[in-house]
Amino acid sequence: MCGIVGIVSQSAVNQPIYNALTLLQHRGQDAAGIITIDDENRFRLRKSNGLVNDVFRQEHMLRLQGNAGVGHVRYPTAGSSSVSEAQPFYVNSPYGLTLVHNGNLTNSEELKEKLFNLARRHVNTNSDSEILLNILAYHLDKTEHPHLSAKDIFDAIKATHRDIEGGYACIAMIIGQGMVAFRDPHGIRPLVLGKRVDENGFTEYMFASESVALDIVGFEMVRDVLPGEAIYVTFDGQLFAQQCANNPILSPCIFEYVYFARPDSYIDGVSVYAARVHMGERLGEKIAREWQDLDIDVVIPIPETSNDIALRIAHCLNKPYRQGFVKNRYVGRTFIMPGQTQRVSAVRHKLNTISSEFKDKNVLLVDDSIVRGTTSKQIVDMARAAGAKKIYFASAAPEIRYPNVYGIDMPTKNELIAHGRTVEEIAELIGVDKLIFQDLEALTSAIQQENQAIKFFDCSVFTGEYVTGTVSESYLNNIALQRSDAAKRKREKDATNLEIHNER
Ligand SMILES: O=P(O)(O)OC[C@H]1O[C@H](OP(=O)(O)OP(=O)(O)O)[C@H](O)[C@@H]1O
Ligand SMILES: NC(=O)CC[C@H](N)C(=O)O
Ligand SMILES: [Mg+2]
Repeated sequence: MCGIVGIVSQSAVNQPIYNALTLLQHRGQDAAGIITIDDENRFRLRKSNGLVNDVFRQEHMLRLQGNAGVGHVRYPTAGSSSVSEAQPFYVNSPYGLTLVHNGNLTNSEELKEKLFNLARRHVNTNSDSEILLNILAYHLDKTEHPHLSAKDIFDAIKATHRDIEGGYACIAMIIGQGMVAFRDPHGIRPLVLGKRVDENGFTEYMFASESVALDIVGFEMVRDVLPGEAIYVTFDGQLFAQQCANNPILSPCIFEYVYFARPDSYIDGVSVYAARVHMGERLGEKIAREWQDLDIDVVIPIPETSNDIALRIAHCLNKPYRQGFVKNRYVGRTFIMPGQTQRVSAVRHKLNTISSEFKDKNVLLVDDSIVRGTTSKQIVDMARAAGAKKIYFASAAPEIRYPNVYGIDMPTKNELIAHGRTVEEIAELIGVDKLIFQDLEALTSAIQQENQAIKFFDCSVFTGEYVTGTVSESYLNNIALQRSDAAKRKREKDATNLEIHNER
């Protein structure tokens, strides 16, 4: 998952974009980038591997001049972690165009060919986002007048929707024209619009993956960008919005609510925090129903995403809630780290037990999800070492058995601990006495409780059904080969920085 942000203002945007990216850091820890347009209509770009804090030093911030800009934090789902594939990307023609993308395209190979055959456009990296940018450029190039109208922009986005498949929330910036944000026809990835009025009465606009970024930078939430919709803001502050897809159907990624988003964000009218509390309520009810005879002494969350869920479960079961694990605040999220070796060692560095909370107790450990089982296996060992008698485990998401192709790096079913296994087999593998998963219907209704208007979700990781309807078995086999942990290890070794000039 990546985080994206864009601001059109009358004053410098470097610091607000930087601040917003730090708020979106939980969506991508591999690389970060900002591009602005200075007062001579030149792009100013800084991107590199690392956390926001590490990528932008004072000299970079000083160079990122201008009143409009976009930013990105990356969690790769295509290509490698190489800095050459960090975002934003830009192309010189037409106009000077730059783009940031959250999501993943599922027809990149065909698009790459199309770009060459129809437009002699060369894509230099293995990033699907660079392809997306070139498709948009190709369609914008068809307009004949030097100044783009809102209609020209929307026509180009319509044509882009027709070409590309997959999940995408994007913000593009066109030199001399404006900024346009758009979301795929299913609204798989989130994107919100915010505004604020400056001291001269000028309305400034901001787009971001999550509303939390607006809050902190001082913009007020206006609304979500709708699935299939494009919102165009000119650099003199006029806003235009239009539906650009033929059959938009809101079907957001359910995993945003389970794990990805921050609890203080609102996505498609849903408070992520409230949705997680409802998940806890439903799972608590299931535990009370199905595990009547269990002797649970204490409920313990596996920090940090499951904290709100576990608290609610404890309340439902009328059992004490205890923070039995202490999180090292200097270690990031482990699930979105690029390799398994790194993920395994990070869990141990990240969490440590308070042994008095485990000693001689029957503990119910709660997590939002079990994906590869990296976290749960180690946590269970730690709980046993701290003296727990019996260990029960509850997951607020159902069994994750299928790959994700829309922006979460879960490309191979064989790396998923629940793939092809029963609950009992998973329990044995992670070493718990008993294991329980949320039912899918309970999970969807927990989210819908906050917004009944959402009728569908992308639940492909649980069901193997992909909302775009375009994901073939051969595509899945192909990404399994290209993006398995073993393949990635090899590629990362060979990953070359194609932008030597940008090394420092
Ligand atoms: O089964 P796994 O492959 O280990 O994946 C699932 C775990 O990874 C995530 O935690 P993460 O450490 O990324 O972030 P958090 O601190 O927000 O919970 C998630 O919350 C689970 O704890
Ligand atoms: N997680 C994402 O949104 C990834 C965006 C894009 N596919 C990349 O790999 O850079
Ligand atoms: Mg976690």
